Amino acid sequence: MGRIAEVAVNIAVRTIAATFSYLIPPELAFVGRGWRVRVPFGQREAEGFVVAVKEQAEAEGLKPVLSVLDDEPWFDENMLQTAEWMSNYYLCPLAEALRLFVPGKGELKSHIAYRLNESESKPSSSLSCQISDEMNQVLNYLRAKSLTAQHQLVKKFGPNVLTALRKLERLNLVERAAMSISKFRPRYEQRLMLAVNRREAAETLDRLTGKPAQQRLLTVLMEESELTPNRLKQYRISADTVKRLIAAGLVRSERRRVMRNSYAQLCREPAPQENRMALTNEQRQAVTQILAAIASREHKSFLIHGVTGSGKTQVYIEAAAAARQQGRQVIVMVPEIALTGQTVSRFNERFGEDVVVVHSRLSAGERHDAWQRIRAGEAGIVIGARSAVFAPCTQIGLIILDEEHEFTYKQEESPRYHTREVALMRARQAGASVVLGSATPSLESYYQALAGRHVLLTLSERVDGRALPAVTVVDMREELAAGRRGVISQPLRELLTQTRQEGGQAIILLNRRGYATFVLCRECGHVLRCEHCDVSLVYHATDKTIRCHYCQKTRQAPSLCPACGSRYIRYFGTGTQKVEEELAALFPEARVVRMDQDTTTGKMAHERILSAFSRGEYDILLGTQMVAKGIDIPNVTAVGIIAADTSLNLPDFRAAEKTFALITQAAGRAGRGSQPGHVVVQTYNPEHYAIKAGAAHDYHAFYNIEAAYRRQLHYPPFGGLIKLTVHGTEETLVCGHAQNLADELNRALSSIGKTQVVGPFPAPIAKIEDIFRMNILIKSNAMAEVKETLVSMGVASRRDVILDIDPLNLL
Ligand SMILES: Nc1ncnc2c1ncn2[C@@H]1O[C@H](COP(=O)(O)OP(=O)(O)OP(=O)(O)O)[C@@H](O)[C@H]1O
Ligand SMILES: [Zn+2]
Ligand SMILES: [Zn+2]
Repeated sequence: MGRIAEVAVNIAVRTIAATFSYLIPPELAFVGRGWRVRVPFGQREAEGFVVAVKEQAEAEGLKPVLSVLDDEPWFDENMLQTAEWMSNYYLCPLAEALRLFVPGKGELKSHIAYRLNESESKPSSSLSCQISDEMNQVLNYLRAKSLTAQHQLVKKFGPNVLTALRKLERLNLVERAAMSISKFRPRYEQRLMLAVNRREAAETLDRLTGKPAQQRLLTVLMEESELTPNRLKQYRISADTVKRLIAAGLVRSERRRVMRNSYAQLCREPAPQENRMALTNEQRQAVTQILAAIASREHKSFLIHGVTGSGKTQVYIEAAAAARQQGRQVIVMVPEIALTGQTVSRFNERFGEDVVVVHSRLSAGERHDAWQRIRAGEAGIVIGARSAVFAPCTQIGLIILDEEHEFTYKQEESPRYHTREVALMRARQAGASVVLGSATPSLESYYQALAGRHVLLTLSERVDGRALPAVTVVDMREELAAGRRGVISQPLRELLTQTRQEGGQAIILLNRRGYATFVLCRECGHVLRCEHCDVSLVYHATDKTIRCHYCQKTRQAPSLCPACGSRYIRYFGTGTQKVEEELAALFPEARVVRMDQDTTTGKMAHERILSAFSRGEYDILLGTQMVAKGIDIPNVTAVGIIAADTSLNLPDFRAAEKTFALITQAAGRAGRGSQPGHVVVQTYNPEHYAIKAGAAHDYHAFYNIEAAYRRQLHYPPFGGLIKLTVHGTEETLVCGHAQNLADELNRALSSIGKTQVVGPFPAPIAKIEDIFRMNILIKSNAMAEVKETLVSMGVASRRDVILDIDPLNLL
């Protein structure tokens, strides 16, 4: 009889449900479901997550669990069940899903290490003649050091040591062992405090006359109870003084674990009650319903459809406050931390230190501390992008998804989950509420709301009765017919002139997707393309380089055409640079700031640009998609959208939805203050329903047309979708495999519900970094059965097939 732990080992595996059995030794008898453990794995040691414990008669030959990584289980039932659901739903390995709930990629870094083989006695004389000098040195070193990592031996003896080690291993003189090191190093700080009680300290003070520094230290400690060493200077106390008092038994020093909180400086005291704004009627109605759900402690989900500037954030804040009052934790999801500084600071203003922000730029240590604070319940409100949905909260009461339509909520590498679905599942299991919010809800969420699966809450008006901006649609074909070839149309030019006269600010959005940024030879028509990826190269005027935006390879722009040698090679700068030049020519005195991939590479670059713009240091903010999002600047009265329709041409059934959301969101940045807003939309497709509905702020018109198309073609939300990408380095092999797979799928799935296999066809970007890609789509109304079949066919664990369940992009 033995107690056996079923462990999901935190290493890269493709097999979905794979767990491994380990014996639980008596000293770890307390280990159960949810513990993080260290286990032997092959030649190494690895981190593992215990998902089950059972009694088993047959325990012969099982390796033991080595140790535990925490002093209590890391995962609670809610986290475990959410991960199990993800593994089933997205067909990803369980360990891969569980890993999302732990800070960093994992706690342990495993090394190969060596030690003396103690069971062998002294080398016999026959052996010793086989031992070289170098081998002897290694043996002596290991005798002194015991277990030593291989890389340390290499550092000490040079790379030849590997041969010596191999020989020693063959002679049974050393043995190979795994050595694992916890990657995380906690930070400690020293604290000084009294070692005696205050009365005794006070009595001692008199005896220390003539030793003013010692008196000072005692006095400070009597007043403040604790002192960090870096404050000693302030009181002119030397390290010697401290030593003396410690030796005298009057002061002691303690090492204390310090938590890193990089946003601490941003956190302010919560705003006083009287400064809070009165809610509008619609806001109050929304809040009332959400509060009732939170109070009931039963899972319920809400979709707030609130026009731009209707004050959704205030609703989130009131809901969060209610959950906190119950002592429950709140997760607030934002599409991108860098672009949502304003949301973060509003939560900080209200909740102060209770807020912890998680984002990808946290250092490993900061992230670790953040997650420890959350786990320990020291932080009640977690704000972050995708990964925040996995915050190890043990008391979840509410999950909020702001801008729920954003595509960034879908993880584009394995596991390819959608944050919204994970949030809904996690909340359901925790009896928590979910609030989704957007001015342009995703088709999926709105459909679910109409079907009664989310409660629909509508904020139909902007706060303070402000009007939505007036939108002018400009047909660029007419501009051309009128002989105007510039990027900036006549109406946009007039709007900018007027805005400048009135002292307002403007935002100009260039919809860059598909925009001409390539390099073309005017002599032979040759276009420079990346040799490794099937895309054209992009010219960057700032440093005169050409760059592949997929593999990031960069080189100097050639001055001669590589195809025909002509000098007439023409560079189209990245779209925004071109617009910038035109703005400079039209409005030489305007202060323009550009925000795009080129200008936002540095840390905090977004925040810097946005806050400078909101302080009025610039007149015009020009940029790509990122200027359309969530910005709330009262002085912005004009918005120009250039090339509004380029995203309509993407080979993707969601192109119209993307375009509609982009126009509505960008237009929504105008007129949020006391002055009304004006918007110019430039397009070659003024009749397209996405453009017309976007210009009219008419979500329902858009939804109705779009939903009808999707229903007809069985696209989501009216049917399930799976994308399979077959990839490899040999084009012909990839094609062959893809065709075979499609044939197999057709045979296996034909009898399941209404299921259709489409393809294979080359992915719209058929090659990335020399890897060829072919796509197959499965449309079905019986997804659960389709997935079961994919698992039993072994497709889910194939290394050359990427499975994307509910894909958001078909590229
Ligand atoms: N009840 C209220 N009274 C006065 N002002 C309010 C009220 N609620 C919100 N506001 C203000 O209205 C502005 C817009 O609010 P918020 O940014 O939350 O809108 P939103 O609905 O998230 O818009 P978007 O979807 O465009 O980002 C903010 O400046 C906010 O401070
Ligand atoms: Zn040429
Ligand atoms: Zn490339």
